[in-house]
Amino acid sequence: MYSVEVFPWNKNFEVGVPLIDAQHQKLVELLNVLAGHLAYQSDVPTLNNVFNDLAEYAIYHFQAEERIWHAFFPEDPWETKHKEDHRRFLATVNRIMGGKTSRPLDQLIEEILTFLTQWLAFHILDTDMRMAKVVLAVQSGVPLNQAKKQADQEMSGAMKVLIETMLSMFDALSSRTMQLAKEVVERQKAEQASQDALDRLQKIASQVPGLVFQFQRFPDGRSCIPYANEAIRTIYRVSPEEVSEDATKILAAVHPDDLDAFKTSFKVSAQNLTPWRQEYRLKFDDAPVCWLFGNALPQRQADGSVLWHGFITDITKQKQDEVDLRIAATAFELQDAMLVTDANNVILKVNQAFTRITGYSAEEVLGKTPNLLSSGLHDKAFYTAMWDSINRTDAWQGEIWNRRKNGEVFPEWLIITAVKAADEKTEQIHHYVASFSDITSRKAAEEEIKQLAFYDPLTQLPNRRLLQERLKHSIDIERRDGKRLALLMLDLDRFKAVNDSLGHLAGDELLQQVAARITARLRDVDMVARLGGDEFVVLLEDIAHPEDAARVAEEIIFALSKSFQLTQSNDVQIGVSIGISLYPEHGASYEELTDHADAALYQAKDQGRGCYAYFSEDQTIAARERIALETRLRRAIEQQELRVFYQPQVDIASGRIVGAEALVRWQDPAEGLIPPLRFIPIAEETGLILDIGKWVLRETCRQGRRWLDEGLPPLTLAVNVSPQQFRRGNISALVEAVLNETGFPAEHLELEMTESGLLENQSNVMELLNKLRYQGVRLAIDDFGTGFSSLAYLKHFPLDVLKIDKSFIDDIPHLQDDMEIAATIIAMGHILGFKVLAEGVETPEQLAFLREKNCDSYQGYILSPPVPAEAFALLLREQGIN
Ligand SMILES: Nc1nc2c(ncn2[C@@H]2O[C@H](COP(=O)(O)O[C@H]3[C@@H](O)[C@H](n4cnc5c(=O)[nH]c(N)nc54)O[C@@H]3COP(=O)(O)O)[C@@H](O)[C@H]2O)c(=O)[nH]1
Repeated sequence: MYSVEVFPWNKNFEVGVPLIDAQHQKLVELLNVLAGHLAYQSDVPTLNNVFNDLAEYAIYHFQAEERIWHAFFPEDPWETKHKEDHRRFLATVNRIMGGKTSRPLDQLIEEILTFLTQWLAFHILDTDMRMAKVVLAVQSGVPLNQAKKQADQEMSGAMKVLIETMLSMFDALSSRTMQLAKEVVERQKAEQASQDALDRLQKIASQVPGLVFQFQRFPDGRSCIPYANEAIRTIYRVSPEEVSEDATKILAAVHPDDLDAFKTSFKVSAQNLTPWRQEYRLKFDDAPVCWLFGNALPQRQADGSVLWHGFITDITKQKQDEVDLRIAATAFELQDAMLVTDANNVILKVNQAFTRITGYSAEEVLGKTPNLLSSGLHDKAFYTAMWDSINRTDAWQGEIWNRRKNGEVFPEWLIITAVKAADEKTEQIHHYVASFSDITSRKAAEEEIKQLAFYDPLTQLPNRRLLQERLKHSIDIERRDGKRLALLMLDLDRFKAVNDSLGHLAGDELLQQVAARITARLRDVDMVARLGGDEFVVLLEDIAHPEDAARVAEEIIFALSKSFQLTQSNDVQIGVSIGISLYPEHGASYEELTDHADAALYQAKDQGRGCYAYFSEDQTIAARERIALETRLRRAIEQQELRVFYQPQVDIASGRIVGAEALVRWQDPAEGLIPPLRFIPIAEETGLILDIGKWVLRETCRQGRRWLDEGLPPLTLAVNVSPQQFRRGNISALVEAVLNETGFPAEHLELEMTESGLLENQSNVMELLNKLRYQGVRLAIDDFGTGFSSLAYLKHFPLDVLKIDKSFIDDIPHLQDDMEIAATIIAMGHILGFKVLAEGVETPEQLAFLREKNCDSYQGYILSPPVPAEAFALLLREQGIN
C-alpha cells in the first residue's frame, strides 16, 4: 500500500479517551494513505476504494464518538454542534468524491487532503479534545458547566498555538512533500522503465548468436568491457565481470598475428568515429584457431573515452566454407575434365579441361546431356550396367570411349558420382558429378609397356614371360576341364649360318618371316612365342589326341622347309626341329613342360633335321605311325583302295538271308587287307571319315541296285554312319543324292548309328531321324547295350532295328547275366515295336538261344564273315538253290 507520512501520529493529537484516540489514529493512517495515493497518482478505482474506506470509517467513528458524547452531554448544544460537524464532514467528503471524474486527480486529492488536515486541526485537536476534557472532568465528579469552563480555559492557550503551527507547517510541507513524493515516483517509474528496457535488451542479447558488447577505451590507454552478454564466456573464455573493468584478458586471446591489426582497427575507429569492422582470429592452446568478425559503432564520451556498442560473431565455419569453396573451385579447374548435371542428366556446368579435351565450349553443352559425347562403341548393356552401379552405390568408374567435337574417338577414365540431398532420409539425387581424363597417351604407354614386357620387339610374338603366364593359366583350365595341351619347342636349323653369312639384319628378317609362317598355321586359341635367338615355342591348347601335336609339328616343319625370300637373298633354306611335351603326361608346370620339350628337342635333332620327337619315345613312335597311316589313308582314298564287304543278316525264323551289313576294308597293295578298326579311328580324328562314309554309302547302293538288276532277291543293306557324319555332314541330303544317283530303293537302305552318335547330336537328332524316316530309309541302333542310353530313352526315336552288341552274345550260353540281358533287350525291343538283330553269332547254342527268345535276325561268323560282293552274291544264289 502506498503511504506518505504527511502527518505522522503525534502524542499531542491524543485527546485522552483511549477508544477515541485509537479511532483518530486510524483516521490519520487513512489520511496518510490518501496522501500516498496522491503522490503516486493512483487510478480512479483505487481512489474509490480509499474514499469508501474513509467514509465507512468516519461513519463508524462518528457513531462511537456520538454515543460517548451523548452519554455525558445529552441534549447539550455541544453535542448538537458536534453532530452537525460530523454531517458536514461526510457531506464534504461526498462532494469532493463526486467531482473525481471531472477534475484532475491530484487536484481532487489535494483538496480532500486539505480538508482532512483542517478537520484534524479544528475538529479533532479542538472540538474533540475539548469535549474529551469535559468528559474526563465529569467522570471525575466535576459538574458539567464547570467542566466546560475548565476545558475552554485549557484549550485557549497552547492548543491554539499548536493548531495554528500545525496548519502552517502543513501548508509549507504538504505541497513540497507532495512534489517530492511525485518526483520520487517519477524517478521510480523511470528507473523501472529503464530496468524493464534493460531486461528486455539483455534477454534479446542473450538470444543473439554471438557476443553483444560494449567496449570502452580511455585516453590513457586503459580499456574495459562495461557490458558483454553470456557469449563472452564461450568465445573469449572470460566472464563479463572479469573484463568489465579491464579488457586485457580479451587482448590476450587474440591471435598474435592479428593483434596489431586488431588494435589498429580500434584506434582508427576511435580517431574517425567510424564503425569498427574487423575479422581476426583467437588462439587458445588447447583448441583450433577460431575466426571472429566484429562490428561496433563508436561514441565519444564526455570524459574523452570512446565507447563502442556492437557484436562479434564466430565465422570459423564460414571461413572454412570459403576455403573449401576455393579448394573446390581450384579443383574444378584442374587437369581433369569436370561435368555437373542435374538429376535428369542435363549439363549444368563444365570446366576448361572439359573444353580442352572434348573440343566443346561450355555454351555448346549447357542444357544438353552427356550423350552428345557418345562414341557409339558401347552397347546398351554397358550403359545399363553403368547406371545400375550408380543407382546402387552412387558411383561408377571405368574406361569408356567417347567422341570429341571433331569426331575423334578417344579413351577416357570416367568417374561418376551421384550427389544426394543433405537430408539423408529422402535419398533424393540432386546432381551427378563426372570427372574424366583423356587416357589416350596412358593407354598407348600402357600398350607400349605391355608390348615391351610381354612381347618380343622383333617379331611382335609373345615372349617367355607371357608364355609362362599363359601356360600357367592354360594348365589351370585344362586341369579343371580334364583336357590336355602340348608344348612344342622349336629350334631352327641352319639359322646361324644365315646370320653369319648374310648378317644380323637378314637374320632378323628371317626370324620375322618364320614367326609369320608359324602363326599362319595355328588356330586362334594356340600361341607361338619367341624365347630369344632362333628359339620358338608353340602352345597348343585343348588337343583331342597326343598325335594332334605331331600333326601341327609336321605342318610347321613343312611350312619352314620352303625357301624364304629375304631382301638380301631370294632362296634361303632353313629347317626346324621340334620337341614335344604334353600336359598332363609329361609335366604339370611351365618348368617341367619346357624342360621335357627341350629334352625331346635334342632327341629330334639326334634323328636328323626336320624331325619332331615327343618326350616319351613310345609316343613319338605311335604318333609317327598314326600320321604315316593317315597319310597313307589319304592316298588310299585317292587311289580307290577301299572296298566294301558284306556280312549277311539272317532271319532266324526262316533261316534266309534278308540283308547285309556293308563293312569297309582297305586293300593296301603292300600290306594287304587292312581291317577298319585300324583306320576308322584315325579317319574319325582327321575327318577323313566323311569321305569314307560317303564312298561306302554310294558303293553299297550301287551294288544293291546291281544285285536287284541281276534279279537277286531284294535285300536290306545296312550302312554304318559315324557320329562325325551326323555332326558335320548333311547326311539326309547325301542319302537323297545317292539314292537318286544309284536308283537303289530307299526302303532297302538301313542306316546304322551308335548310341553315342545319337547322344552326341541330341539337339537336332530327332529332326534328322524324322527327316530320314520321311525319306523312306530304315534306321538301326548299332552296338546296343554298350552305351548309356536306355530303351525308355530310345523309344522316343523313330527307329526300326535294335542290334544287340556282340559282347552280350559271346558268352551265351555260359554267362547267365548276358543271357538275361540279351533276353530282356529282345523282349523290351519288341514291346517298343523294334525288330531285334543279334550281332556276332558264332555258335549253334547262341543261335538256339536267340531263336528261343524270339530274336528276329542275326549276323555272325556262324553263317559268314563279311565277304566281298561277289562272294556275298554267291551266298545268295546258293540260298536260292537250297
Ligand atoms: N563308320 C563306319 N564304320 C565302319 C564301316 N565299316 C566298318 N566299320 C566299323 O568298323 C568296326 C569293325 O568292323 P569290322 O572289322 O568289319 O567288324 C565287323 C564284323 O566283321 C564283326 N563281326 C560280325 N560278326 C562277327 C562274329 O561272328 N565274330 C566276330 N569276331 N566278329 C564279327 O563285327 C563288326 C560289325 O560291327 P558293327 O558295325 O557294330 O555291326 C565296326 O565297329 C564297324 O561298325 C564303315 O563303312 N563306316
